Parts: sequence; structure tokens; C-alpha cells
Amino acid sequence: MSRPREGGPVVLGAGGWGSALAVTLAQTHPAVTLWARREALADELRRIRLNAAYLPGVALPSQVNVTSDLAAAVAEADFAFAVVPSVGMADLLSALPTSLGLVLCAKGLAPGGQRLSELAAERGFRQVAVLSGPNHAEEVGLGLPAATVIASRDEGFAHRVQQALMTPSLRVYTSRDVAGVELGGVLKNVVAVAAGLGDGLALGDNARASVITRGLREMARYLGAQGAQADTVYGLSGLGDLVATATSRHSRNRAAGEAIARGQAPERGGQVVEGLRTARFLAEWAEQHDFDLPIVQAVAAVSEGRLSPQDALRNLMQRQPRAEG
Ligand SMILES: NC(=O)C1=CN([C@@H]2O[C@H](COP(=O)(O)OP(=O)(O)OC[C@H]3O[C@@H](n4cnc5c(N)ncnc54)[C@H](O)[C@@H]3O)[C@@H](O)[C@H]2O)C=CC1
Ligand SMILES: O=C(CO)COP(=O)(O)O
Repeated sequence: MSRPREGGPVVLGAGGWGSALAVTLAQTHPAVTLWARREALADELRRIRLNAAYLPGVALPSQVNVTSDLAAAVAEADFAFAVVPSVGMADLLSALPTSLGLVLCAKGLAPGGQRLSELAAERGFRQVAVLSGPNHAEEVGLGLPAATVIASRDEGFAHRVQQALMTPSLRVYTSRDVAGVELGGVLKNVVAVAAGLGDGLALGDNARASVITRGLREMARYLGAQGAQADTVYGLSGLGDLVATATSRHSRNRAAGEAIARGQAPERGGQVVEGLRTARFLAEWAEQHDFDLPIVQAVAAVSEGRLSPQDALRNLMQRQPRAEG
């Protein structure tokens, strides 16, 4: 059972996903704390009750208390949702007590390509879970139905988080496969960039379906190599999130691919595009381990400007003929 706390659930990071999680938690808790790194953003959220920059169109209910004081936000918490972009996760962890239970919500890797849950364990956090699934903040924030997965080796912790996050519109499953759930969310972003590249080149629906399917196969091979369970990639955090991201008008990763193919800048409105950074880490790993990740490697080469989207497509289409598998 969750230890009852005066302050209620705590969300660290006031971007789109942190805000949507705070709104979701407010459906079932009388008080939710939302921490924003910048006081200017915290002040704006308190005043207009709207995250205009990161989640426009979703009102922050009065139960959500916004602060930029990190120590105060976690002072009474037994666990917190960590929702800053992966590039900022190491700094956030350094500022938190290791007795705090952590629910890692970013879908990217730590510097050097380490999984965020490994980083947290290395830093001494004992209760660690990862949250992942087809969960566009724009839809979850509006209360549209969705499902998600919370994975932890500590089953009791996973159940506490499940209980805290479950609402009539968000169905939360648990899993013990931390690596599988975490890496599904990480890799699907790269495949979504590839799908976006295809969209930007107007390659059509068959091409997008082919990228999704071959991308899923690539994800399965990589997850297997990292010791994940074989079937996790076909769950919400793998196939589910891959379909959501590679086909959605909300996805920043898909849109980034589309923009690159059109010769435009990949980032929009300062929002995080995890897949580009992830592709570089994974392509480096593939190179070092002589491991075939053709779609990931193509996305890395295109995003670094080493290959044009058209040449990347040609290379993928002209790979050695093979059996499906
Ligand atoms: N937006 C979505 O639908 C979903 C996003 N995610 C993941 O959640 C993570 C956060 O994404 P979003 O909330 O969408 O980001 P966002 O792009 O909407 O906003 C990022 C927020 O983090 C803040 N920030 C940036 N660097 C920071 C740092 N070093 N420390 C503290 N705060 C920092 C920014 O000021 C901003 O408030 C990403 O890893 C993303 O892949 C996961 C599920 C859904
Ligand atoms: O992870 C997400 C939905 O599940 C959000 O994807 P984007 O970061 O591509 O917008």
C-alpha cells in the first residue's frame, strides 16, 4: 500500500508529459505537486493554470500545486515521477535523496548511452521503476483513454505506482521487465524519426508500414541483446508506442524526420526530440559491436548530415536480399 502523504503525488518536470501526468493524477488525488525547473514557468503555470508552451489546450486543475523549489517538492514524498528529458536526468538525480522512489518517465538514454534505470541504480536509488507506453501528452492531458506499463524489479513498488496512476481513462499494467519496457520507449522514437523521413519524402502508407514492421524487428533484436524478455517488445511499451508515435500528428520524433526530409530544422518550439540523440548512441554501439541496426544507423547518418534521406532510402532498399526474420 502507498504510504499516505500530506502533499500527494509529485511530478518532477513541467514539460508536456509532466503536465499531463499531473493533470491525470489530479483526477484521483486531492493534491498533486508539479516541479518546474524555471521559476518563470512555475509562476506562469500558477497564474494562468495553463502550460501554453508545452501542453496548450489543457487546463491545470486547482489540485495541482506548482513550485520551482525541488527540495520542498520532494520533502515529504516517498516516490516521484521524474519527467525531465533524458539529457537532464543525471542532473536531476544528483539533486534528489536516494531514499526517494523514482518513476523514470523519459524515453531516452543517459550520456554515454546508459539506460536511465541503470544510471539511477548506480547513483544509489533503491526503488526504481520505468513508465512507458503509447501516451501522447496531448491526448492523456485531455483525458482520452490510454494504457501504459510500469516496470520495476520491486513488485510492491510497481503496484504502488500503478495504484497511484490508475484513473478511469488511464489503464496501468505492471511488468518486471525493466530493460524491455524502458528500451521499447527509447527505440520506438528512432523508428518514428525514420517513419517521418518517409512521410517527408512522400513515400506513402506501404513504406510507413514497412518501416514500422522492420523497425519493430530491429527493436526486438536489440532488446534481446540487452537481456530483455522476448515478448515485451510486442506490448504497449514496444509495438503499442511504436504505432502511436510513428503514425501520430502529435509525435515530435515523427515530425522531426519529416522536417529533416524537407530540409527544415528538426526541433519545434524547444520541445525535446529524443530519437535523434538516441540514434547516435545506438549507431555507435552497433558499430562497436558489429551489430546490424540498419534503420537506426540510417537515422543517425541522416540526422548527422552524413547521408541524404534519399541515399539512406536507396541503401536500405538495396541491402542484400534475405529471408524475413
Ligand atoms: N510528450 C509526450 O507525449 C511524452 C513524452 N515522454 C518523454 O518525457 C520526457 C519529457 O518530455 P516532454 O515532457 O514531452 O518534454 P517537453 O519538450 O514538453 O518539455 C521539456 C521540459 O523539461 C524542461 N527541462 C529541460 N531540460 C531540463 C533539465 N535539465 N532539468 C529539468 N527540466 C528540464 C524544459 O524546460 C521543459 O519544461 C522525454 O524523455 C519524452 O520522450 C514520454 C511520454 C509521452
Ligand atoms: O512518447 C510519446 C508518446 O508515447 C511522445 O512521442 P514524441 O516525443 O515523438 O512526441
